[in-house]
Amino acid sequence: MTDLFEKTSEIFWKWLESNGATLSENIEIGDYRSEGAGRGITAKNDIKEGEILFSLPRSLLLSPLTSRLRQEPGIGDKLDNLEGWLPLILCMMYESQKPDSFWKPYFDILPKTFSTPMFWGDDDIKGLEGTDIVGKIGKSDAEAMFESNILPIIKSNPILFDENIHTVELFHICGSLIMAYSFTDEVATNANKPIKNKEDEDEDEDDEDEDEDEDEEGAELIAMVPLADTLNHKTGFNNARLFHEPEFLEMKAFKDIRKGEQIYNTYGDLCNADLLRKYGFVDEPNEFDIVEINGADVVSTFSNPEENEEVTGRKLEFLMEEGVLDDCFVLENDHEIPEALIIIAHVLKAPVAEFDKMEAKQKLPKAKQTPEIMRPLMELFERRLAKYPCLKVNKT
Ligand SMILES: C[S@@+](CC[C@H](N)C(=O)[O-])C[C@H]1O[C@@H](n2cnc3c(N)ncnc32)[C@H](O)[C@@H]1O
Repeated sequence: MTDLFEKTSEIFWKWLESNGATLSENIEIGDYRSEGAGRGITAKNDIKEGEILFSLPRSLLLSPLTSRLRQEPGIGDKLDNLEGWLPLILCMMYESQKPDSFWKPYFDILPKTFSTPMFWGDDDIKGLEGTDIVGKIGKSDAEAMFESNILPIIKSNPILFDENIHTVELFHICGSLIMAYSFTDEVATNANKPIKNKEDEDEDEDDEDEDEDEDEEGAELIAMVPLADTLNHKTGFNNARLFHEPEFLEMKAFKDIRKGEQIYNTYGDLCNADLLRKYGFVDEPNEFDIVEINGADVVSTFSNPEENEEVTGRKLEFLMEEGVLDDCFVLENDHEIPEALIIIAHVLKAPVAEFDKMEAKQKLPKAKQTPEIMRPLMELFERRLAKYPCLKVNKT
């Protein structure tokens, strides 16, 4: 007997086919619920490197450009005035509750509940103490955006929206779907390049050069991409990638894939804290796992409280100008100590006369690991480790 899970998958598959998608006979939707991973895409037969797994016309994408909400009188301008994810969230709130939405078969396979910390209770959140997740969940900021930007549109359009249906809870569901499922579609030019998933874009946010490039290349659009978002992620097992052409998007295998194997997209080179916060799962092992060390903790560990404040201020300015001081330092899985940490320690611990010379020559000291630096650094790492209440620090 087919259950609802299979039935909705079948209807979704037919919807894709009848709306212009080309789906390889070598793939199918797989049931990975027993692994806690919902649906995924499975190789039905052996697949060769370079093989096209599916192609999707742009009309299947759900975005503020394609949503039928845009065609409603007076709404286009409102969508254009919203920023970031908000236009897509509003479109998804509208489409997901519309019984005759074009994307209904798609919404029927999307989850309505999530295992991301955004939906955890306070007790469970306490279990995350020590990780870098807690400060990044952003639930109250999201709710403030709902109140100030979305709710007024909902209230002023009672024909399109119902305050009892289009609630802050639905807003969180749609935001979470965008977080875990959406893609950044570079609509303008960029044919033949892999579509960046949203993760890569987040990481690029600080990169001014890239921002300039993006301006030159045309606008990026955050969009829901049915089927492309059915692929799961497993660190180190990525075997397929989404490419965009001007008229369609294409998922291609970039490795041989054996019959029965799962086909994985990559959500980015993400540490477990980011996987959990954005996608609600972690990978073990995860070669991209990191620990973040707070920059302020580094400064307080190595600065001399008896030193003249003006000198300490000059040292910090020098370190910033030389580009070594940061808000946070990352310890990666190779357990290498970032050279910047050692350099900062040398500068902050340097006697004034020595620092004056560094400053005059604008030359940073070498990242030499001396006992005077390594001892307090190890203590700093132990204090960082102690922030995880579930771990005991081994002092041997
Ligand atoms: C882009 S969707 C992939 C399709 C999803 N499995 C579904 O059934 O709708 C991303 C979500 O899939 C799940 N997921 C992806 N990879 C996973 C993995 N390796 N382990 C557990 N869950 C995974 C997570 O819930 C994640 O938020």
